[in-house]
Amino acid sequence: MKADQEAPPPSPGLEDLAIRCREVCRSYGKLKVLSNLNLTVPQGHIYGLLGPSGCGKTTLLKCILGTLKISRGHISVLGKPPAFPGHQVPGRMVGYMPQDLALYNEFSISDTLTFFGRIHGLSSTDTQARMDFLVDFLDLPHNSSLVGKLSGGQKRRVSLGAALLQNPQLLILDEPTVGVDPVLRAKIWQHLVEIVKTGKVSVVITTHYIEEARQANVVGLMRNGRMLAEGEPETLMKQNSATLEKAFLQLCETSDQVGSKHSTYPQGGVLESGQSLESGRDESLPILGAGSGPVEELPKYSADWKVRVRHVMPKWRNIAALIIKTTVRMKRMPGSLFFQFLLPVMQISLMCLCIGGDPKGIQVAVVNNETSSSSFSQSLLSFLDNSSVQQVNLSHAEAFAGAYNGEYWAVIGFGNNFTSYLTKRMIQRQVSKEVVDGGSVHVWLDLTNRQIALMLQKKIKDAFEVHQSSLFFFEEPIYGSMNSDFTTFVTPGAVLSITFYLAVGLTALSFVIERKEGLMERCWVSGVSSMETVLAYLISQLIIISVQIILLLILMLLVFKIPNEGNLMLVIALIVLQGITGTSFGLVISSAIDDEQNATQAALGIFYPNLIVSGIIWPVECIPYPLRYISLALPQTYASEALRCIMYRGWGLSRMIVWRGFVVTLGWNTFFVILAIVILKLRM
Ligand SMILES: Nc1ncnc2c1ncn2[C@@H]1O[C@H](COP(=O)(O)OP(=O)(O)OP(=O)(O)O)[C@@H](O)[C@H]1O
Repeated sequence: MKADQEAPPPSPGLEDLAIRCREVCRSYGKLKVLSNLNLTVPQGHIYGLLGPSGCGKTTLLKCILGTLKISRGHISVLGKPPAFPGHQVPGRMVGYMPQDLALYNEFSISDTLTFFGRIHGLSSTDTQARMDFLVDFLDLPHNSSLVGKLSGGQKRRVSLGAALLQNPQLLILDEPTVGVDPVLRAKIWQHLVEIVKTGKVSVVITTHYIEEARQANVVGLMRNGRMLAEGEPETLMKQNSATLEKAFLQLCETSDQVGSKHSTYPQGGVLESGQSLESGRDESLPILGAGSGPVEELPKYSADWKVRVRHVMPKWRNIAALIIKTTVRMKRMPGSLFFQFLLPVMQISLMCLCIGGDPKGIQVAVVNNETSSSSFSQSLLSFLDNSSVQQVNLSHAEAFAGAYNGEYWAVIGFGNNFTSYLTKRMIQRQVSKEVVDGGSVHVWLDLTNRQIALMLQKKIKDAFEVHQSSLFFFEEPIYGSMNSDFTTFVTPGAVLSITFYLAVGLTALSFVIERKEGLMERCWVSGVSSMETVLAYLISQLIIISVQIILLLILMLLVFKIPNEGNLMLVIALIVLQGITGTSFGLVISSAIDDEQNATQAALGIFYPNLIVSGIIWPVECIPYPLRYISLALPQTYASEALRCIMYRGWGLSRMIVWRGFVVTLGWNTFFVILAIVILKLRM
């Protein structure tokens, strides 16, 4: 007997329905997963959603919960569309057990339930009472046991406990009985049957154990994104077979026959929407069951502006719950925390030790043809800095052979009349070319290493100037010190980039993992918004970054004696802001990218170009023009300059260079935070 020949049962009013889906469509790219799907869950019923793997059950549940947007159709859950302002779906009214475990492994059972209790606004007494009941009912180990150390079945039971915690009006359970022993499975079903008896709780449950769904009040059989049949299990079995499984198989066959007729339908005779293949049957209607009923007028939903504003505003309760969660997790992972605190300290130590210092023990060959020990050449050579330059006296041939073999970085040569010619050059105004040549120090450099060559040039000139009073007298510097080296230049920028990129990497990685493991989705379903997630993350990172910076500054200022002439609070504020900007950027990457490998690649891919172009290792003034404009727009260029001016010139916020560094950092931070929230919202 065909369903469309039967008079449809009277359609229940919207207030009597827990869920109503009409003509729901949803695709992933080109893959159409839900196609004109109708589903009706009356209040106080258990709805068993059955169907083969990949038919779209989880997708449908996510659409019902509002974590996935539908492309067409209409869904109402407990009287309003999901995610409607002021409606607690997602939120406290719905308990969701996802297919993946979606539990924090570092949490104990008690931490897990307390966390969800906080988000749902339960008092600690209520949470404790529910916890005691659930631990006993679900036969869980002691509530101090760590989730990560539980067996697969125990973890699923904890996950179910988290869904049941706040006594929600609607329970959505995606395969809760997988890996659960038959005794406990029966107990879970018995509990579900009991809680729906009150008429105030409704349950949607998916299961692969088709026969257990006989205990449901209504069963929906899905296939290929469509509802094949919907009705009481007995009705479905009576009309088809003795078991629900056989009934399902038979319905699949019927559907295949209809489908094959559809595929052989003449090309010219395309079916109008809602027209049957042979007998006028509407494809969106189930083969059996109530279906959508007569065309209903959709109610108009509107919310007061105050409710809308309240809906958008972040709730401190949720932010606090998320921060406590991060703190508990960090406490349980001391190794990772230690690494996070120590890594910047190690990086800056290595940088101060290895970058910017003068080369030491550089061997140079000296060919001195003057023999007298009182010659100018001897006294000049005695002024050469011995710690940097090691002199080896050789003959002309040996010196050049050694230099060509790479043993010496330079050859320094003095002619045999060097002293007398040099004296002539100093006394007489005009001298011959021979005198100039003989009275000069001849230096042949290996210029393959520019830093070493530049150092040698400087040391030789310095020795001459010490010996022969210089024409120039360099007064006390206006800013900085005579001893400042490359380390002094590079440190402020390096500190900013280390803080920034550490925050980017760690944020991107942990955020992506939380998303991938379904933890974030579970929090969303519990009523946590994207903005709350981002804000909580930024606040938690602020604590880590502050500790990192205190350690960094102690090391930099006290151990490596990097000078600081400016206000230490300004220095700290700018570095903290850069760390927070890095966190926000990490959030952007992880909101847009789904797996940790791609997120790490993105973070690494941006690291080097940014480091090079931001004027951190080499002055911006050396960057060619079109690139310099890009450099100035980057988050660390003005900030590094500002930090150098605070630390080395002692400037404050009254100087444009300093406040510009803060403004640019804040601007980037705001942009990244907004972008992360928008991407997270769009990708839900
Ligand atoms: N994020 C995604 N991107 C692209 N395709 C997806 C995504 N999630 C699911 N799909 C595809 O959508 C289809 C339906 O998946 P869904 O998880 O809803 O099925 P299901 O009925 O719940 O399966 P199972 O019983 O095995 O959990 C599958 O073909 C799946 O490959």
